[in-house]
Amino acid sequence: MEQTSPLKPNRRDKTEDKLVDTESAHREEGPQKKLARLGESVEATAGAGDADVELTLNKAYLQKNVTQWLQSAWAKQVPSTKEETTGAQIWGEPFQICLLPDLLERNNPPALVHEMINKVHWSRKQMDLYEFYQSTDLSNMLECRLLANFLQVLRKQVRPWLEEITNLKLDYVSASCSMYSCGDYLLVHDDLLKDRQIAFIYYMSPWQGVEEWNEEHGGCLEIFSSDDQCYPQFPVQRKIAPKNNQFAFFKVGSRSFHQVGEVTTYDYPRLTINGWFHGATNEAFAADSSRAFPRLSYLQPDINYKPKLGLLLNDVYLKAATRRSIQKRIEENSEICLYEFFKREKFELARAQLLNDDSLTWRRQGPANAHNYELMDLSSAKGTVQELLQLFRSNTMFQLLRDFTDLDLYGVDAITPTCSVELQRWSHGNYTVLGDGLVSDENTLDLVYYLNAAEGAAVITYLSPEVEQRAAHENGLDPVADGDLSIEQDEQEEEEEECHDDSVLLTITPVDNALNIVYRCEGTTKFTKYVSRNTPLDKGPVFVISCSYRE
Ligand SMILES: O=C(O)CCC(=O)C(=O)O
Ligand SMILES: [Fe+2]
Repeated sequence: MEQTSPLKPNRRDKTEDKLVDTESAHREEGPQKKLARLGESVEATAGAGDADVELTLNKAYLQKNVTQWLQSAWAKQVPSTKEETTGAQIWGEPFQICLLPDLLERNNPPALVHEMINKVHWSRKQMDLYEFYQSTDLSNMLECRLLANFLQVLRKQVRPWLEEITNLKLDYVSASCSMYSCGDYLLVHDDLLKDRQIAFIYYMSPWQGVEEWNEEHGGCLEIFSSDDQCYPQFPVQRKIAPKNNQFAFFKVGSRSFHQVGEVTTYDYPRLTINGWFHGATNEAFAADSSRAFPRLSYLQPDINYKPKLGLLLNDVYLKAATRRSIQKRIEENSEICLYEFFKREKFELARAQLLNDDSLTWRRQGPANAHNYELMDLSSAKGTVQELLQLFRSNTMFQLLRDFTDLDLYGVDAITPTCSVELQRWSHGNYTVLGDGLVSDENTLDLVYYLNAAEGAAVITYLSPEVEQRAAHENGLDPVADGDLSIEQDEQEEEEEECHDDSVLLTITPVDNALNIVYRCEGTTKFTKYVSRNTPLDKGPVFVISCSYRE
């Protein structure tokens, strides 16, 4: 097939628009409206509206013996230890993290939250890795007196104090406010970026009776352990629930994998001030950039299995005229969706089997920073499910796809045609993120076939190559650095928005018994969006047969 242009954006839907239009959609209404009620409740708290509230560090932390205790405990790297006067805690596993309850003097959080609700301009952050609201860097918030004050506390008091405790040289701090509403999350990442040395999070939840969050609220900081190659592993090792006025910090490194679990309460937003203390360029940073995700394995076509297409496919797709028009359409658009691809009864049998047959075996697919969904062990397949999977691997399928696309997948010109076939099971909390494993290093023909489809679950987005550039400053979600650097960052952010704008090539919307065919050029990447608990899955999980073919 003569085709050099990458996919064209020809099917735009709601999800895609949301992804592209990260800022504008939320600017008008913003979360402020919803928050007004909560704003009033904190205003009523003593001192919240008070013009002369001054933020101060809890004096207990500045006592010499407490600082020394923390310093020696941090150096020892013991599994767990607690300082009795302040309640400060250090966990050693799976990586060192320190929790400091009551960081500021008593009445500070309500006043801060009041300012966050009433004055901060929030922009919606939406990508493969996250969905939440973020502010600009605190150094750009001159109109927010208390947040500016908080930044001064971080710069003047916390920074030198953390230098003493951690024995690291910390040159400057960057910080912004984050707000997660119901359904928001931040998936597994390590925070590794250039000169970040210490990551910190300051939690605010000044709501009466909900100062500390529980399981039902979601939104925990979740910590992962990692294997010998520094890939984060399921299950989550430790959960740290948001707690009012608590400060958490950890050293950024090649094993500092963490995430923010999805917020599941509609009642309160998850509010934090978070960021990094920066110093020397992190040694692990260079190593990290060469750490690739595992790749799919490709197999040769199965020449022994000879399925009868007439028994499986909708008759319309067997006709020569249909094949010709499919080929024309793929040449023009690089993609097509073939509705009612299999005979309805075959589809129904396969779906029922996938939902009810307990003898099919599934395993979770990691590493956690790349993907989280279940894969069927193909050797456990039987009946109609097996029939469909064998079809996708068969030489007959390669021939059909040659007819659909004119690619050299079959016949004398097909030198080394190969394919990979997966059967995936998608439930709440599942995702894939952008990364090496899903960037094609050659032109590829992708097939995506849904069973038990549900709106908004297992939605696949294809992006053009330039989006990969985001990795440098995005993994970081770097809102900005300190002082002068903030101007440069603003420019960067604008570029990013522009880049997102034309980087979405295609969004595949799940439809039962529809076969999506996508021809993607080298460098094109894709991800399957996180399935939030707000997505109804009443009929059970969504199944996806995902295949890739190469000439
Ligand atoms: O809010 C948290 O608990 C963690 C936030 C985080 O990991 C980040 O923003 O990089
Ligand atoms: Fe982080």
